Amino acid sequence: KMPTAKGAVINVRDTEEEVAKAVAEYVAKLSSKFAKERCKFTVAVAGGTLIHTLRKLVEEEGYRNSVDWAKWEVFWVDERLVPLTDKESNYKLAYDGFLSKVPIPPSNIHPVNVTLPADAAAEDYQTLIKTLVDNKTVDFSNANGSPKFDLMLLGMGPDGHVASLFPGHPLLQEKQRWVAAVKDSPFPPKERVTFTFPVINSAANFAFVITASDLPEWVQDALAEKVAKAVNSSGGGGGGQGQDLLPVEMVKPEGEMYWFLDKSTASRLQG
Ligand SMILES: O=C1O[C@H](COP(=O)(O)O)[C@@H](O)[C@H](O)[C@H]1O
Repeated sequence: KMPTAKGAVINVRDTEEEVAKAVAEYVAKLSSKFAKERCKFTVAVAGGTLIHTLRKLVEEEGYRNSVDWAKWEVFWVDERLVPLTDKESNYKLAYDGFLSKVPIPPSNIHPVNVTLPADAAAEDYQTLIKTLVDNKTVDFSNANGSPKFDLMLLGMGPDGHVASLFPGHPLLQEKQRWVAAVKDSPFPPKERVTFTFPVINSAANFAFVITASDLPEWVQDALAEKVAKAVNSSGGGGGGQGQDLLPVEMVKPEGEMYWFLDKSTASRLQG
């Protein structure tokens, strides 16, 4: 484990399998801490490769039986505006790979209402989160009044995008809204709903999970280049200073930040 310039911790494992084990251990520890302290564990997840890497939590009996799943409240950092049954849906990915295999009460699982048009879906999700902040299910940041999720788990695209916040997009500068619609995603599907930086950067615990060993060389190189930029960046985060920063460089959570990387990514960082 190495600390970075931003005070984050880089956790490197030899293989994707080992990363998956390390992530499971990290999530289980936080689950137990927050279940004790808050009687809740609010987790916001992205889609993508991250979900496959979460599999050890449900595959290994030790975790499946010991984690207090009833305390979990699950949210999406971003969602694609497709039916929840569509293979492009981040909800479906998480449900099939993870949520359907553990006893989280269905009422604690909070998908985006994808039957609404994009702007209305974003507003609806923000209203839901506001209700859950008001009833203390979701904590809030004293610094800016944004919701403060106990844990956020994200991946990163090879262009440096995080959640559905893409390089150069005006939403990178959003300061007021917690949830916003994206109608021009450079990757399909075009329409999405995403948390904004005020929420992402209020997380109590934040982890990037990036495993690239099975991906083409150029993707591995692109991912490593963006990770290096982000871990070496000494600031400019805080949700939007600096017009030319990549989204991944703008992640600067209030709480602890971890990078879980496999060796194929980490070995490229030194070069
Ligand atoms: O489009 C998206 O991409 C990112 C990154 O995905 P990955 O497969 O490259 O890890 C993902 O975090 C986000 O949730 C998703 O909507």
